Amino acid sequence: MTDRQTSERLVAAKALCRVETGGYAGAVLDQALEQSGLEPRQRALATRLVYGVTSCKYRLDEAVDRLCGGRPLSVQVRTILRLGLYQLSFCDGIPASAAVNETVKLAGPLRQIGATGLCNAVLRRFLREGKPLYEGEDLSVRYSVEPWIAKLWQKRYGGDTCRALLEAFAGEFPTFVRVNTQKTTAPALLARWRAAGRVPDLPGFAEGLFHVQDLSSQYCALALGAKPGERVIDFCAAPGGKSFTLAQMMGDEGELLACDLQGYKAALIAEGAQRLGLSAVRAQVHDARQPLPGGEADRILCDVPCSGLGVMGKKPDLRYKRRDEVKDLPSLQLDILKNAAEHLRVGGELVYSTCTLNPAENQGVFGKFLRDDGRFVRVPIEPACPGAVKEEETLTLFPHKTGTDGFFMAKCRRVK
Ligand SMILES: C[S@@+](CC[C@H](N)C(=O)[O-])C[C@H]1O[C@@H](n2cnc3c(N)ncnc32)[C@H](O)[C@@H]1O
Repeated sequence: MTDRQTSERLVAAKALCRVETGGYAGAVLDQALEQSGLEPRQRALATRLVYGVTSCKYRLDEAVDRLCGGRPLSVQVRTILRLGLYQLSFCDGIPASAAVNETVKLAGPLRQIGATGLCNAVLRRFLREGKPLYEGEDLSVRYSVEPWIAKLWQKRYGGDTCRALLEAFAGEFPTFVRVNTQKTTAPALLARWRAAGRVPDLPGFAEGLFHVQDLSSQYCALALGAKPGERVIDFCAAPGGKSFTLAQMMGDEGELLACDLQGYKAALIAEGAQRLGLSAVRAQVHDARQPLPGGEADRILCDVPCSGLGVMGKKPDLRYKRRDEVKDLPSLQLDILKNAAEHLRVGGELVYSTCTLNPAENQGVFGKFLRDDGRFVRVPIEPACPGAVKEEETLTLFPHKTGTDGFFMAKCRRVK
């Protein structure tokens, strides 16, 4: 029992150390779990620990540094302490003694045996003091995000919305799936889901009866209003969720060109389309900044690469995105949007979207595009996701209002 408890923590600890040296929590964890031989319940704890610790890293570190008097710590020791404090603060089902003992034991396999005493003393002191993790006014520490993100939201959305957003991103996000209406119906699929499990294990996944897609993305695909027989181009399509929903809206009739810059990502789209039985989807490797041969489209989706601040609830690494990593995105997004729009027929419609909450990448890019090119006019978005904030016909989805990921969508029609 004890060894098993240690081993799921060890998988989590090793994954967290790898994330510190430049991996994404989700990808690193998936790989670690695959090689681990852990049972489903152990995998669930390892997953909770990796996502949980990553989501509140700055808040945990505030306590780690206070309890250690600011002394320098190796990545491994810091990881052990973060893991211990996380369990003591958030895992009600784990007795404090197990949280401390099993976590301190990680020092051996992580080759930090000399730090066993320190880890033990710090975790026990935290327990003894009974002080909660940081609850002060520094939002970057309190909610574990890069300072520029909290400042941006405070400045652009106001203090109340900023705090509500950060609170929402500290909570749980539900997983939504989109039923493949070409193959089944929601009630029929629900009837097959007696017990929840990992998504690939859910009945109907292999048969292509659904794909995982947040409600925000489902509304985005619906916003484009694709119809059977049309020619639709999705310029930034991988892994393919919106293309799949669009193809279903088209009754799998017509042409849905699903492009992405990366070859392996285009392969993912093709694989998904095959699983879902959507023959209208044609995956293609293409740079959305370049002309695409093959004629004009009735509708175009530009779901551009973005800073992803709206999905930090599901991808906790995005909390630590640096400002310099995102500063050039608006110019890339505008290049993609301008080039994509050249492929739209007169009377055709285009949706521009991001999964971020950053006005420069959202209203900023879309507004500049419309100002620079008089052939396009704004169009209202139907159906609007309930709770979405409307501004000059664009929609911003704030998680605390919509219960979805954070998202932005805007629509225009080519009139000349
Ligand atoms: C937000 S994701 C798209 C998500 C997708 N629409 C979906 O619903 O599954 C953005 C995608 O744009 C791709 N991308 C980045 N730069 C690109 C470019 N210059 N041309 C085409 N695709 C690009 C990325 O590889 C990434 O898959």
